[in-house]
Amino acid sequence: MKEVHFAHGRVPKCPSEIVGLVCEDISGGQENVPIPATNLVMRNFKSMKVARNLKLPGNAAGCDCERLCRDPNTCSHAKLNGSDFQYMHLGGGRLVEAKHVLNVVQIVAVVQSVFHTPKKGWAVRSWDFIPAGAPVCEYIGVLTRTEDLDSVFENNYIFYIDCLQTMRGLGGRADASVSVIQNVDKIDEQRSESMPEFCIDTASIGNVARFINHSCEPNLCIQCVLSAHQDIKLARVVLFAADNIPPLQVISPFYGLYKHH
Ligand SMILES: C[S@@+](CC[C@H](N)C(=O)[O-])C[C@H]1O[C@@H](n2cnc3c(N)ncnc32)[C@H](O)[C@@H]1O
Repeated sequence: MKEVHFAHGRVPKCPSEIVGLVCEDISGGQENVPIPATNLVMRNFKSMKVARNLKLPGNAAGCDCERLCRDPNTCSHAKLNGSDFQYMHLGGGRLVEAKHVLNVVQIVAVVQSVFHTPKKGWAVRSWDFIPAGAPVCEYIGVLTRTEDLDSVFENNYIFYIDCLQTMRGLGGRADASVSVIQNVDKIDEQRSESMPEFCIDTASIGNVARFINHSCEPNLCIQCVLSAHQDIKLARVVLFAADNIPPLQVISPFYGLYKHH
């Protein structure tokens, strides 16, 4: 799918024009369905971009497991998860292999379709069945300092990185007692009530995740993921199926607490 450059004000009929996704026209031939973003030069980005003034921590050492990580007592990745491979206690229990947790490249390939809704703008659904516990997509955008966000421009495409919040289950996570990261207790409780230091801005760069709407009855949960480094303030954010999701059901997480003004 080619990359499309937009002139300001030009409104594409379908976001697949810009993100290279399957798009269903269920608008009944409605013309000029607005794409609520500013000037976009956009394609379906596969990896996170990092704001110019931000430097990611150095690479974390890998574990010593051969091929698959199997033993939570010896695997250094699992030790970071409190000597447990991450487990979703849903749908009868589904083990998410440590490799999935730490290496988000292995997200299941489902056909995600972007479609326009009468009241919520664009939304996303899958043509395929998604089993509970499956990683669905990573939230891709520009990793940015929250304080660097433009306070004038109303941006509906910000995801604040708050691992504490997602761990506590506000993101729809079933078992908030699983301590994903060993040193989580060291983090000041207060901090989770203030604005997170970093966020993912998908206003100008993003993937399918930017079209996913909020729901108070989520079927996705938000999971912070560490792979190249171990700084949870800069964790990657992956959406997992919180339940078995039948084909064509809208996929949505509970967004979380923060609103950018
Ligand atoms: C990240 S965008 C999601 C995609 C968006 N619907 C679009 O058309 O591009 C977030 C914005 O979508 C809208 N939105 C998300 N969830 C919604 C919901 N449950 N009801 C109404 N609007 C919603 C709000 O405008 C929100 O600021």
